[in-house]
Order: sequence, then C-alpha cells, then structure tokens
Amino acid sequence: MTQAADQILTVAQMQAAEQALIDNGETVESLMERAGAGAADWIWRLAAGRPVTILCGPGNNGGDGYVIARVLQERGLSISVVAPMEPGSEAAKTARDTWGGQPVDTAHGEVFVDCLFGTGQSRPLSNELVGTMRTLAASHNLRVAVDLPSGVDSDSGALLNDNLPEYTLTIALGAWKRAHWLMPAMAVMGERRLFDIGVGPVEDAIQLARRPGLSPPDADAHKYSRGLVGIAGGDMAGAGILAARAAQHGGAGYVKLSSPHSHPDLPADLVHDDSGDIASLVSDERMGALLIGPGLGQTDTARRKLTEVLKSGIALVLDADALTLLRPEMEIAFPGTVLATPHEGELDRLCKAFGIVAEGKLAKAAALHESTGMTVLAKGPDNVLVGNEGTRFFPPTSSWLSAAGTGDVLAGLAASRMAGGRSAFHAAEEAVQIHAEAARIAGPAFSAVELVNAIPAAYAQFL
Ligand SMILES: NC(=O)C1=CN([C@@H]2O[C@H](COP(=O)(O)OP(=O)(O)OC[C@H]3O[C@@H](n4cnc5c(N)ncnc54)[C@H](O)[C@@H]3O)[C@@H](O)[C@H]2O)[C@@H](O)CC1
Ligand SMILES: Nc1ncnc2c1ncn2[C@@H]1O[C@H](COP(=O)(O)OP(=O)(O)O)[C@@H](O)[C@H]1O
Ligand SMILES: [K+]
Repeated sequence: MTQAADQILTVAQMQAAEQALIDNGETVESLMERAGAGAADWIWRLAAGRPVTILCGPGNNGGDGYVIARVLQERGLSISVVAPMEPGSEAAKTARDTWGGQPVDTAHGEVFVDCLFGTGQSRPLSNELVGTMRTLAASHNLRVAVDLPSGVDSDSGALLNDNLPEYTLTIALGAWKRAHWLMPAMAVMGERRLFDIGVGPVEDAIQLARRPGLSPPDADAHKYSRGLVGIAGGDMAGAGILAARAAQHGGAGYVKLSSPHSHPDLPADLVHDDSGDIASLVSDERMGALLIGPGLGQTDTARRKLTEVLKSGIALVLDADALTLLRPEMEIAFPGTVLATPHEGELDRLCKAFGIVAEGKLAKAAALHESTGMTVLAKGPDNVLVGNEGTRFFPPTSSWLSAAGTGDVLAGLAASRMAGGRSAFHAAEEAVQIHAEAARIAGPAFSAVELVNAIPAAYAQFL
C-alpha cells in the first residue's frame, strides 16, 4: 500500500500532486506559505537566536525563502536575504512583496539557507551563481537546503556542478524526491527531514523502506520451522563461512554450508557438508532458501553448481561469483523467488550479459528485474531494491561498510530472512536494515567478522 509519508516522487509526480491540491482549493501561495512556515520552524530551532542568511532564487524555491525570511524576522531573528535574481513566478513575487525587506549583496551569519533552486533546477548553475553559493556556504557554520540543495538534479540525484556545499540539514517539502536517497546527491544533504504540506498518496510512487518488525521464534518453534538455509560454497571457504555466520544470526534455525574445502575457522555450531555435493543440498526438502555466490569461484564446477541450483525451484539468493556466471540461457525455475544482490560492478556485468542498456542504478536494476523476473537489490552507499512488490530506497548506511566481506554478510542475512518465510523482496528490505544497524553498532573500522558479531544486537533493535 502506498504511504504518503514514505513516498518518493519524481518532479512530474510532485507537480501533479501539487496540482491535485490546487484543484481541491489550495493555491500556490497557500502551499508556499505552509511549506515556508514549516521550513522556518526547523531553521528557527537550528539557529537558536543566531543570524540567518537566505539565498533566494527566481522560482518558487526562492518564494519559500521569502516566506522563511518573513516568518523568522517576525520571531525576532536577524535575517539577511541575498537575491542574485529577481523573482519570476507570481507566487515568489507575492512572497517577496509580503516580506517587504531589501536584499543585500552578501552577508555573514551562523545559518545559511539555500533557497536558490529546488525541483525546478534544469541545468548547471552559472559560475557566478555557484560562486555566490560557495562563498555564503563557507562563511556560515550551519547550512540548510530547502527542498533540495541547489545544483542537484531531483530525479537522478546527479550533481550538476562540481564542489557544491555540504549541508547540515535538508528539509524536503511535501514529499521526498529521488535525489534525497540517491548518490551522489544523498551524500551532501546532511540530516533529512520531511515537512508535510498535505500531498496525498501517489500511485506507483517509490517508497522508502519500512523499518523491519521482527519477532522472536514462536513458542513451539523448532530449528526447521525457523528455516533451513543452505550455502553452496566453492573454492574460497572464508566467504561462505561469513555468509553462513550471518545466516545463523539472521533468524534461521539451521544453516548448512556445503563446501569441499575445510577451513581452520569453521565454527563448531555450523553444519558443514564437505562433500560439496550440490545434488544432496538441493534435494533436501526442508531447504527454505539457498545462497550461492560468495566464495563459489568461476570454474566449470561453479557454473555447473549454479545451473543446478537455479533449476531447483528453491528460494535463492544470488551474489558475487554467481552474478558473474549468470547468463540469459540458464533456466531459472521460479525467478519470482530469486534475489540478486549485485554491487555496482556486478550490476554492470549483469546488464551487459542480459543486453540491457540503461543509465543509472535505478534504471539498470529495474531493467534487470523486468528482463529476468528476479528481485534485484543494487547495493552500495545507496541501496535500490526492485521487485514485483515495487521499488524501495533506503536511508544511508555506514560508509564503514566499504570493507571486504560485508556483502557476504548481507547475502547470508537475506537468505536467512527468506528461509524464515519472507519473500525475496521483503527479505532484502529487512536484510539491508539489519546489516546497516549492525554496522552502526559495530562502530568505526570494523571487519566483516565484527559486523557479523553485531547482528544479534542489531536484531534486538527491531524486536
Ligand atoms: N509548486 C508548488 O505548489 C509549490 C512549490 N514549492 C517550492 O517550489 C519549488 C519548485 O519551484 P519551481 O518549479 O519554480 O522551481 P525552482 O524554484 O527550483 O526554480 C525554477 C526556476 O529557475 C530557473 N532555473 C532552473 N535552473 C536554473 C539555472 N541553473 N540557472 C538559472 N535559472 C535556472 C527555471 O527556468 C525556473 O524559472 C520546490 O522545490 C519547492 O521549494 C513549495 O513552495 C510548495 C508549493
Ligand atoms: N560507501 C559505502 N557506504 C555504505 N555502504 C557501503 C559502502 N560501500 C559498500 N557498502 C555496502 O557494503 C556491502 C559491500 O558488498 P560487496 O561489494 O558485495 O562486498 P564483498 O563482496 O567484499 O562482500 C554492501 O552491502 C554495500 O551496500
Ligand atoms: K534549495
């Protein structure tokens, strides 16, 4: 179901949603007044009595800036407005006239408020404008972007100029935009807050991932009812062990690692099938989900294992080497129960293998889902999940996750959630957030093993 508070809109969807409000009796002016007053509340808290400088552009984002100037001035704050361009829209002109002050050429204060451009940003900023913005940003300790940082493309999250300022806070107006959750724009926004102006649910909108609601095992649970996860390992035992460890902590009751290689760190509580025989793994009728890829290798044996696993009809997580080996001619019994978890390089390789030409992470993941039927989690600093249930974006996670082996941990978690009965889509939605929470708990500079060890505490956060 579409939830208005979590929806993420394109510029066209936002404009249609605003038009719907106007058709119901609002005006651009009344919406601007509400949006500006809402943003002013946040800036008021941040400023705590200190002076505020507002950079106003020619469109309605600039109009919001004049409303903010008026509201904060009425509350007694010292406000300077810098306006390198005259208001162009009627609503912005009205907002400036109602403010009634005189813009200045430059100012030094504590809080810089960027109301230069919002969703209407259609091209890179001129050198002069970007220079003004950089100078103002550099001379204020706190920086607030209203709706979006200027210089950001709302639909793609691309940065249209180099060296844009970084913000303390970004206040989304009316609804989230894609750029709030996509790299590289996401990285400059600081904290994100949404101010509601009454926009209703938009059909087919991308949603922000829901916080997982986990529960302890049922009172009469046994290891198989909690889920049996199989890990089809291969040449490098370490990656399989990491994934298996994560699966053990991810809710499943039983984890079986099939790998022909032993390893000195093989935990005593992990069931290890050292025959590496894939047929016995896929013929186990209790198998809830299988993970294949971490440590699999790319040999003929690895390809044969992957082919068999794909045909098995068991719910699958495909990661790492399995994604490199996957080809369109391989038969997938039930693509709807398969989750693929590519990082950027694997996503590009998959697109090439499947003849997909698309620009950007979202378009690539959507095309891959469309072409294969698999649920696709495109990983990285921004996570994009596309499946039959729709599309999800995620809050930013810890950049300390950029360490070898953390992807194996995520794949193990996802397999564990699937073995416990979640769909590929919901398993991925939960796994990303348990993984992110474990990273937060593990703190800085953790290794993949330390990340795994933090999973139980992360799990507890969602019980
Ligand atoms: N439409 C509405 O009902 C509401 C809109 N609101 C605000 O309005 C914003 C969107 O307003 P607009 O559509 O007017 O768009 P913007 O205020 O983002 O600016 C668009 C204007 O800037 C020009 N422009 C774009 N890129 C430029 C560049 N690089 N250099 C110079 N000029 C450039 C465009 O030609 C256009 O005139 C939202 O982000 C939000 O802040 C809010 O006030 C809430 C209500
Ligand atoms: N800069 C970053 N910020 C946040 N998360 C990141 C970042 N870089 C990588 N990650 C996450 O870390 C994991 C890395 O996975 P992957 O690239 O498959 O690594 P590996 O194969 O070594 O396990 C993914 O979950 C990814 O989303
Ligand atoms: K802005």
